[in-house]
Amino acid sequence: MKIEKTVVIKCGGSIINELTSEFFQNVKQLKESGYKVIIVHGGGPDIQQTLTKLLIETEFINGLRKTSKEALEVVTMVLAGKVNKQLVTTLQQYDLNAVGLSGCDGMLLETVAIDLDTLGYVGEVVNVNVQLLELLMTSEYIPVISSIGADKNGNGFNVNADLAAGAIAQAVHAEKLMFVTDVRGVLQDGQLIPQLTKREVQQLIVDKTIYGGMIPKVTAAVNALSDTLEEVNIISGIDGFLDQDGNLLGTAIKT
Ligand SMILES: Nc1ncnc2c1ncn2[C@@H]1O[C@H](COP(=O)(O)OP(=O)(O)O)[C@@H](O)[C@H]1O
Ligand SMILES: CC(=O)N[C@@H](CCC(=O)OP(=O)(O)O)C(=O)O
Repeated sequence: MKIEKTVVIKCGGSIINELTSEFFQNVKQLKESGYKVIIVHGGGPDIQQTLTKLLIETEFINGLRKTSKEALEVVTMVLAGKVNKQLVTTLQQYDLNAVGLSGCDGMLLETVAIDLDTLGYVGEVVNVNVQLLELLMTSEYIPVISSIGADKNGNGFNVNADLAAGAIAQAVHAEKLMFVTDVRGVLQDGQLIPQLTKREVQQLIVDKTIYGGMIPKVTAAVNALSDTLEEVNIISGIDGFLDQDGNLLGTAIKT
């Protein structure tokens, strides 16, 4: 039976160089059970390493990297080059057909500046070229998307990968959206919280249980919830993300 539903998997930079074979086997399992798969990736630590080598300083404002023209060149080089190609070749090693794309290709992620004065070339996605993704997925390819975008005036933008994944999941009416990261899910005092509502997420941000890089993840999760996307999952890239019955591990965020 062909399910033909779409799952968006966001791989965080925190874990992208350490994804285990369990992770790739689980992706294969989803594909074989009839899901169309889209992978979106970040690469924060890799970007930071290259910026540091090149002596380019950046700062984070509300979890977003303020991005000068010079920094944008590095972000583009690292995300659309190194990280994207590494992930594509690894997927192919596991017999998963993958095509690497950046948000600039085919105007996949049309983006506008959030606030040029405060954040520089940091963008938010205003349109997703769903047709291009469908074209690849109907031919059984997994699109692997790096989180940079473009506007129609020839400007490129740095897009937070969690927010890019959320926008893509909304645009394709995904049935599943998973944030793969370096922790088992949302933790409180070291314990995994298996389920969270929108309201509980807000409370955990206020009391600072959720902080830093987890904030854009849960924000993108809450914003992406819809009639077709009833839960969003935050999971680890280390142990695989499906249990023996094919259920998702980690934290499930629901309305
Ligand atoms: N309540 C929380 N539970 C788990 N991790 C949290 C929480 N609050 C903040 N974090 C931090 O969020 C990090 C994941 O975000 P980030 O480093 O941006 O990952 P990625 O590169 O995968 O997007 C964790 O490693 C942890 O340090
Ligand atoms: C605007 C902004 O902050 N962009 C991010 C893009 C990469 C990213 O989001 O990577 P992770 O998934 O590893 O966090 C950055 O420059 O680090």
